[in-house]
Amino acid sequence: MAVAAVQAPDVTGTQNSWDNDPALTVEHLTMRFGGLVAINDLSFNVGRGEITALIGPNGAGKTTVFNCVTGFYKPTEGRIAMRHGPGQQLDAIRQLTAGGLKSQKTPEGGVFLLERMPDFEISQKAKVARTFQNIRLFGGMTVLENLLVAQHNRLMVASGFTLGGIVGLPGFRKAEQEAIDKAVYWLEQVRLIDRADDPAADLPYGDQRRLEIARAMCTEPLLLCLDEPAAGLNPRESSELNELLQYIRKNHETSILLIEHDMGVVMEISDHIIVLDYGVKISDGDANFVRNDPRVIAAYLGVDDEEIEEQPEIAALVVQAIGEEAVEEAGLTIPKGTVDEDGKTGGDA
Ligand SMILES: Nc1ncnc2c1ncn2[C@@H]1O[C@H](COP(=O)(O)OP(=O)(O)OP(=O)(O)O)[C@@H](O)[C@H]1O
Repeated sequence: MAVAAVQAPDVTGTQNSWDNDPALTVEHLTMRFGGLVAINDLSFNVGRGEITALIGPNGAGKTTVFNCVTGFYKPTEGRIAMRHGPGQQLDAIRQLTAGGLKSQKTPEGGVFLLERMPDFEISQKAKVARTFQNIRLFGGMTVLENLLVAQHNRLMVASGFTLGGIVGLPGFRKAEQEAIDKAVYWLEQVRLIDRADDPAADLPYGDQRRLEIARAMCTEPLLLCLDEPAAGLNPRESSELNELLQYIRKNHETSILLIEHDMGVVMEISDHIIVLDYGVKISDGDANFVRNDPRVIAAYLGVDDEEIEEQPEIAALVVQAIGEEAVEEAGLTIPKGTVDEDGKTGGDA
């Protein structure tokens, strides 16, 4: 699929931290599957060191965005720029775009155009890690082994691709000890150190979810993409997840991009929320802005103009939920006389 070039944005001087110092910039992203437009001209930023949530009703296109960012899909159009180091680094991104290149070191760190990179380079070089909606641990391996496997690449390099490992060179032994130390550190953070020697499949569901995050963190990502990490968790497990993500934000250089349906989790921990509906961005701001945005409320109620016209009781629900003024702002047309002052449907509507 052809990937159209896009101009670098000029968003310096905005008041949002995610615009001034983005770890990731998605610009004019479009993904088509045959005639279906799953993502349509989507642009947003993920702030450095922040938790950014991507939300929206089922089928809105959230997982497709993740698949484009992590290299599972090649976008039809658009640019996805990952930055190691602070600031916009616009010159470097312009040079890469113009030169048809994938990545470039910069005095600040480096920039990477993910839409041009294969998935293994996105994880190894651009330092983007992800978890999936359905858990993908190695169930037959122990909890500790799952975290060591995640560090396999670094250990392979340290072993000189096998030989050094077999003869036990000091460099390999040091790298091996560091890998174990890192695994133990993350097992402590996710409170699974007591289960280190148990098969991963034996863990309760919520523990497996946290182990997946620990495994991703063992690769030292600068961007961690989590696809519905709270799915299937009970309230206690959800709260442990919140704590873990907040711990990562506070103590590590990892920016987090999160798809989540659990609005309790999203509103409590997100610095920045982007809302998609039918592949289009309908809202973008902090939790307070998004939760009061009439377009978001309307999207979550799952209504459009046609339904409102055909089913006046839906109109009443929307007006009750967000008020008439907000309905107008959302661009929804409520037929006059459909709703009385109490938000009830009129008999002659
Ligand atoms: N590989 C594919 N081939 C064809 N259509 C696809 C493919 N992947 C996704 N789609 C379609 O793209 C649209 C967006 O799907 P996507 O899974 O990204 O939504 P989502 O917001 O993640 O939904 P959910 O919250 O239910 O997981 C849907 O209409 C889906 O059927």
